[in-house]
Amino acid sequence: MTVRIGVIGAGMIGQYHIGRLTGALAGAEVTAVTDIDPARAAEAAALAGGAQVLPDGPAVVSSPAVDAVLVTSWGPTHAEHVLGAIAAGKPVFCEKPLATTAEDCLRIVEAEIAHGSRLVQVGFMRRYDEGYREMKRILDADGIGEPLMVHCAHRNPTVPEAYHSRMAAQDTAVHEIDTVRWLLDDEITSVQVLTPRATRHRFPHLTDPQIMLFETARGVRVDVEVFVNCQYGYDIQCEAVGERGLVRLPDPARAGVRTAERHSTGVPQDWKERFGAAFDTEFAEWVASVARGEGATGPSAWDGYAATVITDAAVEALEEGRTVAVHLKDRPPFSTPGAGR
Ligand SMILES: NC(=O)c1ccc[n+]([C@@H]2O[C@H](COP(=O)([O-])OP(=O)(O)OC[C@H]3O[C@@H](n4cnc5c(N)ncnc54)[C@H](O)[C@@H]3O)[C@@H](O)[C@H]2O)c1
Ligand SMILES: O[C@H]1[C@H](O)[C@@H](O)[C@H](O)[C@@H](O)[C@H]1O
Repeated sequence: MTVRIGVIGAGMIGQYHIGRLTGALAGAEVTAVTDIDPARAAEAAALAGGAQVLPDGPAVVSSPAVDAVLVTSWGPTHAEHVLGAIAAGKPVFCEKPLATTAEDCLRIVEAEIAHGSRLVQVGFMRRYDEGYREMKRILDADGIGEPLMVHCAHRNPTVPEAYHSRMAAQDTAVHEIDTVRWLLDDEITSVQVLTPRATRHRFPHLTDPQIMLFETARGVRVDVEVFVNCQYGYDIQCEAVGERGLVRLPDPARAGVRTAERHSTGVPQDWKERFGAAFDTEFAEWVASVARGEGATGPSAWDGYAATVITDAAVEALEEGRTVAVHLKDRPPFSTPGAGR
């Protein structure tokens, strides 16, 4: 079966995903697109090899030529499109964030429960990265004993002026928040944010770097350095330390160069380069689950809700300069855990 996909939001990542759904990936076809910017919609339709351009999100969701929906519009619009897809009983892949408020995330969780089976998947692509998956297998197999600490770094070379201090949690550390919950199969219960001396290579309104300190229900301590103007590259580090050893995320494989008395390897320069293969796997698995009639098997609406509540707590911790407790509702029974658990 070829899964016919309708895309809402044909900007940067929308077109990036249309490229993989139309090109390398078997079993999928992009049949409809919409964007509030007609030029982008037309561009994306051409990229998809002649998809239909529809006037808006509801038209995509209700189109008889669409089996499943991909939401890649701006974050604040995600909830309405995801809720629309659930109401139509169609599987929906939503780029992070699931929604920008905890209330909207809960409305989605509840709508999916009322539907009776999983339809929603959230785009936390790191769960599909081979290095993180290897870490997860080792942790699940008790390879390092009980985890005690996790050290993470999330570095971007630079960010545009529009990037503001809250985005360090909402846009950037949100990946570590999801990954750590998944890796440890544990829940984050509090967060504190420290602000070291600021880099001179930033726009003045931005607090950069930030160090986020999380605690989990089982008492694991997680530190995340978010440094989005590090200059030298896109660098993602993660190391879990347990009672008997540690497991560390491998750097992407790169040729080592030895010359002029130096040994060097390249550093990726952006997230597309670093996580391109993870995105491919993420979409291959999503399309396969939709084709099997399973709706979704990856990061769930509940994971999207948890991530939003925790990023809100991190923003509060930054702005109020104190440790903030994370209060999640009780987890509903059917929203099964995400990929690899
Ligand atoms: N997983 C990741 O690592 C990752 C990376 C980048 C972006 N994202 C997420 O993807 C989403 C899109 O980001 P982007 O960088 O592509 O942004 P973008 O601004 O390049 O594209 C968003 C597009 O959505 C369109 N749009 C906005 N509201 C719409 C609506 N209601 N209906 C139809 N079209 C609408 C805009 O016109 C724009 O073309 C964001 O939520 C972002 O957080 C995820
Ligand atoms: O939206 C992007 C994306 O999610 C990247 O993976 C992250 O490294 C950036 O900090 C963020 O701005």
